[in-house]
Amino acid sequence: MNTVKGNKQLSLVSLKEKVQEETKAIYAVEKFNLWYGENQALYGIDMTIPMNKVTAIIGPSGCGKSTFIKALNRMVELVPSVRMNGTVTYDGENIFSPKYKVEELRTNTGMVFQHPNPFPKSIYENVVYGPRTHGIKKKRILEEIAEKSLKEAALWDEVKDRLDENAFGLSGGQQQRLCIARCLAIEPEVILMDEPTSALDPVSTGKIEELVQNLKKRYSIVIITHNMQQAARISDKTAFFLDGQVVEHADTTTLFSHPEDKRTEDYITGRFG
Ligand SMILES: Nc1ncnc2c1ncn2[C@@H]1O[C@H](COP(=O)(O)OP(=O)(O)OP(=O)(O)O)[C@@H](O)[C@H]1O
Repeated sequence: MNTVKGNKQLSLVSLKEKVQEETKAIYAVEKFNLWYGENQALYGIDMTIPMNKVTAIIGPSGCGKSTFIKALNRMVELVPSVRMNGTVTYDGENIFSPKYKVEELRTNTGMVFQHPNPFPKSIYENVVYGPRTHGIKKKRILEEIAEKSLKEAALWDEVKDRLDENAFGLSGGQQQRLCIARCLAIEPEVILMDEPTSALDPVSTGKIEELVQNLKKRYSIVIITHNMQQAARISDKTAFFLDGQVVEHADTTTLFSHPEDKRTEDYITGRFG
């Protein structure tokens, strides 16, 4: 084969692979319905979550945002009255199939909540908690994990000299980054964030937003936010939920500049919610 032609074909193949990789979905949700007892909270959700991108979930209070992301790691099943149907595939496997290993899913999906929730332990012990429970005992390895995770969570420089101090001595913003470090220490593929900055001041919020931008190089991120500017600033895709349904799911720039649905437009321009 002519080398130039061969190289060209090769580069076309690798370009195609790159595009496929870039658009690969980590989750595919199809016809997903969920009830709490008699009350239906999610209706026919069809949505894919792209890999290594930030997906923002927006919508008024009670529209099902938290329920949706808690379905993605099956945490929602902890509520005894929950019933569901439809499918949610993670990396091509149906997470609700009886033989699916929920422990594996939980290891692959870290979660960060609205209010920072460190354990009443030292900064170091918070970060190594997950790896320890996964059986890692060697001090050197645990120390390496702690340093790496705290660096990735952009907290290392602020805490490296006080790792043995109680985590409650950190500011709210630092505690939230510690919770992110704790989640990174288990090496997840996905990070689910439920309004992670709503309890934080603007400076801490800015730090978390910057962190999210950096983390998406290695992780797929789903973030619930009530802050439209935040969704517009940090996400690649945005889904607008209303009354348990996905009204619109599109590239963030498109959704905010040219919403297709009148309800999306009304919500993002502050007419309700
Ligand atoms: N544990 C539960 N038991 C019964 N109903 C619930 C439970 N959790 C949520 N719901 C109901 O499901 C619906 C969706 O709630 P969800 O918390 O998912 O909404 P949300 O969009 O995240 O709201 P917010 O923005 O206020 O956090 C609501 O009607 C809520 O009352």
